[in-house]
Amino acid sequence: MTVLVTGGAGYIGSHMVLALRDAGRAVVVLDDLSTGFRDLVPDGVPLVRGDIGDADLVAATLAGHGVTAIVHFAGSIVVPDSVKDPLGYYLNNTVKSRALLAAAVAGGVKHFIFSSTAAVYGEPETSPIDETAATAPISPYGASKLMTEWMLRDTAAAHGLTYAALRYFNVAGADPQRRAGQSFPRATHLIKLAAQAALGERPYLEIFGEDYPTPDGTCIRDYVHVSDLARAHLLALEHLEAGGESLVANCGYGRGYSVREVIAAVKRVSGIDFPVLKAARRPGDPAALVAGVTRIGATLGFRPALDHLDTIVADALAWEEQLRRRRDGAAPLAPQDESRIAAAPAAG
Ligand SMILES: NC(=O)c1ccc[n+]([C@@H]2O[C@H](COP(=O)([O-])OP(=O)(O)OC[C@H]3O[C@@H](n4cnc5c(N)ncnc54)[C@H](O)[C@@H]3O)[C@@H](O)[C@H]2O)c1
Ligand SMILES: O=c1ccn([C@@H]2O[C@H](COP(=O)(O)OP(=O)(O)O[C@H]3O[C@H](CO)[C@@H](O)[C@H](O)[C@H]3O)[C@@H](O)[C@H]2O)c(=O)[nH]1
Repeated sequence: MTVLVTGGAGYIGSHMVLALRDAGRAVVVLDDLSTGFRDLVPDGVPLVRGDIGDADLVAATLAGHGVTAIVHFAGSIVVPDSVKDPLGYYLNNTVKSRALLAAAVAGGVKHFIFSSTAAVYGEPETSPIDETAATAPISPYGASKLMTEWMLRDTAAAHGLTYAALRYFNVAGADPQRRAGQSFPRATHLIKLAAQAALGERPYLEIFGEDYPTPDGTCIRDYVHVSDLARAHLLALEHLEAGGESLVANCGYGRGYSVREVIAAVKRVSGIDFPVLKAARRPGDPAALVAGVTRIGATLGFRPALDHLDTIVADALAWEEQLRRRRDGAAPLAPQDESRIAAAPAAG
């Protein structure tokens, strides 16, 4: 009953490893450490360093650890990079997922959970978007993920494994116990960058476009706390293990915030003002992406526990501070004082 977490040394995967460990599950991580970090894998969890496309290594890992389920996070994630290097993205996200899936079938794995993305919807015509909306990705990244969803659907039908393809909206925040967080120095995500600006690690933050058809002209996104997201995966795993049907489900909160609202939250929670500059639109950014969340609630019984923008921002800020302390050799931050989360004013 061991769970293989691919990409378990990365941002979201490391939170899944913590959620599985906290639930008492046996875990093994497969990660090539291309954007992941060995120290995000907790002590006692085996880390196999290697490529998900390496069939022999995957077969040996599945057999050696008695793997019955795979949670597959490993992949390349930067949308503009996928436009510059589509073949690299199709290789890492699609071709290597195919290899992993083939190894899973050969190794008798029963359940497969896959990190999909809101990018499969492209420029949605409705908001919130539910899972029945047309999939029409506008980037190679989104297409590479949608093709993997299709491979999963067809492989599950042919070989009897069950799967969940979870379409994440904007993942942010960090483990409230300060054990993991977004650690990649060249990360491009708004809340991470704003937290760095608040802590003086970048001189300013840019707003990419203020002329969108939204109330304040900036893009709206549905920010989901990474620890809630990990819990949704655990529920998906339990659902499949209990004999539940395969599913495709959005992961978000069903509520969006604009770039300006996010910046205001980071300034409010940190108590620090920082320079904000106007910049041109970033190519490929839809005006609004908000998840329809009926399905994940109804199918998995998922109920968010950390769905306040200020909570997400507070945890992201604390993780940046934690990274700085590690760099400086200072004592780590204490785990989150939960009363502080409860006391944080709701954003908006
Ligand atoms: N971060 C988001 O907002 C977001 C949104 C939607 C979907 N996703 C998806 O979630 C997954 C995890 O994203 P993340 O934000 O944690 O990114 P991340 O870069 O922190 O994690 C990816 C991990 O996979 C590993 N990896 C990459 N290619 C590999 C390979 N070929 N073999 C073995 N290991 C490999 C990396 O070393 C890294 O540890 C990705 O599949 C991504 O597409 C992320
Ligand atoms: O310095 C910055 C960084 C971002 N933004 C804006 O902030 C919003 C959010 O951007 P970002 O945090 O980079 O996330 P997205 O581009 O929305 O993409 C994330 O969310 C998608 C699903 O919604 C996933 O598919 C992607 O993998 C994931 O990176 C967008 O409008 C950006 O233009 C800025 O204005 N300034």
